[in-house]
Amino acid sequence: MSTIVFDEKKPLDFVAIGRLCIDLNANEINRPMEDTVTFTKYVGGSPANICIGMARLGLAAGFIGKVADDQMGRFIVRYLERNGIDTAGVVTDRTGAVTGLAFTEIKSPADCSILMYRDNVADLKLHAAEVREDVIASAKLLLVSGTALAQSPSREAVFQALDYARRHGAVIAFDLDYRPYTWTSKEETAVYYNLAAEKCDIIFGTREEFDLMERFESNPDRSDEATASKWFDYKARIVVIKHGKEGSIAYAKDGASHRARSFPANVVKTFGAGDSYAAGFLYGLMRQWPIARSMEFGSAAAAIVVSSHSCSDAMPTAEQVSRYIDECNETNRS
Ligand SMILES: Nc1ncnc2c1ncn2[C@@H]1O[C@H](COP(=O)(O)OP(=O)(O)O)[C@@H](O)[C@H]1O
Ligand SMILES: O=C(O)C[C@@H](O)[C@H](O)C(=O)COP(=O)(O)O
Repeated sequence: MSTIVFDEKKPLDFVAIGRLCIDLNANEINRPMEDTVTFTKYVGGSPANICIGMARLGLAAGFIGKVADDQMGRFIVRYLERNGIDTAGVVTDRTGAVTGLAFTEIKSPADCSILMYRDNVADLKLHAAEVREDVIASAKLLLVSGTALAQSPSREAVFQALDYARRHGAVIAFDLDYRPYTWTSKEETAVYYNLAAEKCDIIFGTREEFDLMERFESNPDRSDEATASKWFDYKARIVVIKHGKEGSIAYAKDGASHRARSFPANVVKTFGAGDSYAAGFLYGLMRQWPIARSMEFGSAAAAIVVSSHSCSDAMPTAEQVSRYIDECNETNRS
C-alpha cells in the first residue's frame, strides 16, 4: 500500500505553488526554431501543468501564484477557472511584471528544447504575505515547484507555504523542476533545493536534478538508492527518480523500491512528460493505490502527453489513462 495518508476532511485535494506561464509550442515540428514561424499558445509552467493534470483526473485542485496584470495573465486565470481550478490563491502583480514565456522547439521527437523568456516575470514576485494560509489549510496535498525557489520574494513565499502546510497537516510533494535560466549558480540551487527537500514527504526529480542537489556530497556512482536514502533521515516517505524513456524508480521509507517502465508512445515532443507523470502518480497515491500502480498510472499519463502537441491541454482524464493502460496490456498479450 501507499504509505501516505491524506486528511480526508479537507475539501481541496491538491494545491500547487509556483509559476503560471505561457507555452508557445511550435506548430512546425521536426525543425529548428530558426525555421519555425507559428506557435500555439497554451497555459504552461510545470506546476500549472501538474495542477491542470490533477483537475483533469477529477480532483479538486487549487493554485497559489502570481500572474501579470495583462492579457496573458487573464488568459491563464480564465483557463484555470474553466478547468474547475480554485484561483482564490492567485494574485495579480501591480508592478508591471510580465508573464513568463516558454517557446518550445521540436527538432525531432527525441530532440526538443525550450527557449524561456523570464526577465521580470510575475510568478517570481509572489510575496510570503500573499500566500493564503486558509487555502493551504484546506488542502490535503501541497505541491512545490523548485523553480519558485530561484529568487526572492517567491523563495520566501515557498518557505511560508511549506510552514503553513506543516502546521495544517498537508502532505507536501516537491518537484525539483530545475530550470537553469532562473538561477544564478548551481551552488545556490543546491542550497535551496536541499533546504526545501528536508521539509517534504514526496520528492520527484530526474537523475540530473538529484546530481545537482548532491554537489556537496559524495555519490560517485550516481546511485539512486544512495540519493533516496538520504531523504529518509529527514521527512521524506517516497523519493521518485525519473529516467526519461528508461522509466522511473521509486524508493519508500519502509525500504521497498519499485521500478516502472515507460509506455509506448507516438512521441511528438518530450516536454510535459514529468508533469503528467507527477499528476498521475500523485492521483494514484491520493486514491491509496500502491506505489507501483501509481507509477504505472503516471507513466501512462506521460505517454499520452508526449504523444500530444501541448502539455497542459493534453493532460488526460482518469478514464483515458486507464483505457491506455488496458490497450497496451491487450497489445502485449496478443
Ligand atoms: N519518450 C518517452 N516515451 C514514453 N514515455 C516517456 C518518454 N519520456 C518520458 N516518459 C515517461 O515520463 C516519465 C518522466 O519523464 P522524464 O523525462 O524522466 O521527466 P522530465 O520530463 O521531468 O524530465 C518517465 O518516467 C516515463 O514514464
Ligand atoms: O515549465 C515550464 O515553464 C514550461 C512547461 O510548461 C513546459 O512545456 C515543460 O517544460 C514541461 O516540463 P516537463 O514536464 O518537466 O518536461
